[in-house]
Amino acid sequence: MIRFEKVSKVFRGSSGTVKALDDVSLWIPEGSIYGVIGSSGAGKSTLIRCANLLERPTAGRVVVDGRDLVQLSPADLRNARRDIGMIFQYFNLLANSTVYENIALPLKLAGEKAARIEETIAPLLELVGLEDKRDSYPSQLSGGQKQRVAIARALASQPKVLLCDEATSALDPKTTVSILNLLRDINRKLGLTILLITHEMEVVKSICDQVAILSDGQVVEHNDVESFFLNPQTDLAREFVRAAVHEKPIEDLPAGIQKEQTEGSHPVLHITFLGNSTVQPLITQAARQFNLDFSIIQADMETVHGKTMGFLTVEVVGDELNAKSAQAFLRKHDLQVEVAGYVC
Ligand SMILES: Nc1ncnc2c1ncn2[C@@H]1O[C@H](COP(=O)(O)OP(=O)(O)OP(=O)(O)O)[C@@H](O)[C@H]1O
Repeated sequence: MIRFEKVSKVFRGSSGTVKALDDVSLWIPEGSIYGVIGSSGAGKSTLIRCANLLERPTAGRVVVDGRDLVQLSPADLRNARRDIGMIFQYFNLLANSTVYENIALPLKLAGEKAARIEETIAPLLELVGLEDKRDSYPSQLSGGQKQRVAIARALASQPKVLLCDEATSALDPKTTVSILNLLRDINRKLGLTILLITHEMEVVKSICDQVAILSDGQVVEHNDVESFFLNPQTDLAREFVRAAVHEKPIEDLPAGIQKEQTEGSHPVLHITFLGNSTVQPLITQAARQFNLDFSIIQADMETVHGKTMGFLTVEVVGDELNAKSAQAFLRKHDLQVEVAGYVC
């Protein structure tokens, strides 16, 4: 539905040039929720603003629903943008307009008649759960309610794509969950494709189907969310996953764990697995079969993309060769096993 093809964006200013996006290629499938994550300055805002040409790429193509936005005339671009809704971190509502008037704005601008506007907005107010707030002003609403108004406004022109620019970053955790549930609901009910940028892995974990990491304007990794959590490929992805599952990096674990193997040291393993029913028997079996002791250093269970995933860090005490065989045994049973370090 959205395709970034070799997109670059260079900002030129008095203090020099910044390459905010560097040859970014991504494909966001129709009907999916796609998250782009990255640290501050990675290029996330620039990327999402390129998806509706609020920012024009310096090079590359941005194809939305089959049309390369970069090539469109101003009139065709205005038309194409009706298919692309957008919501923002700070909601961007008109303070002097009611909830109804805010949602009606894109329809009014498109010249729709009052009766048609009413017909469109009534179900939208219901969808976002704000039927009783239609005559309230933004100042009378909570942050979550304001974001609901912004979502309804974005949906008023029945877009095919919704862009979410840090849409939950200004909200408390409980309100964040309710807005994420609403986005998931809309995605399912309307088949809307959602591209979101966020620095919160919580958002990726709970609603995204796929995820990409940006760093210094480049895509360093992209994958479906389960694989991303189970088997991150890059150090940066590992860092994001560890933070999301509250797994301490090896350097922050109790003293004595080191990166290098030394004479007589035992391996410390990070074990990641899907589901929770099989892991206990597998570890017990590995311990018995290879005559090892597994002692748990840290453990966490998380729901990722609706599935339970486990994250364990264990010390394996026993014969070195047996410890290697146990790792192979666990891998054979679909557990992700990585040697995190060694302890004496
Ligand atoms: N209009 C601009 N003019 C000059 N440089 C810009 C402009 N917009 C962004 N940049 C620079 O481009 C780089 C990427 O910025 P961008 O806002 O896309 O990152 P981000 O990942 O969204 O960061 P954050 O999470 O802090 O919002 C940064 O170095 C930023 O300073």
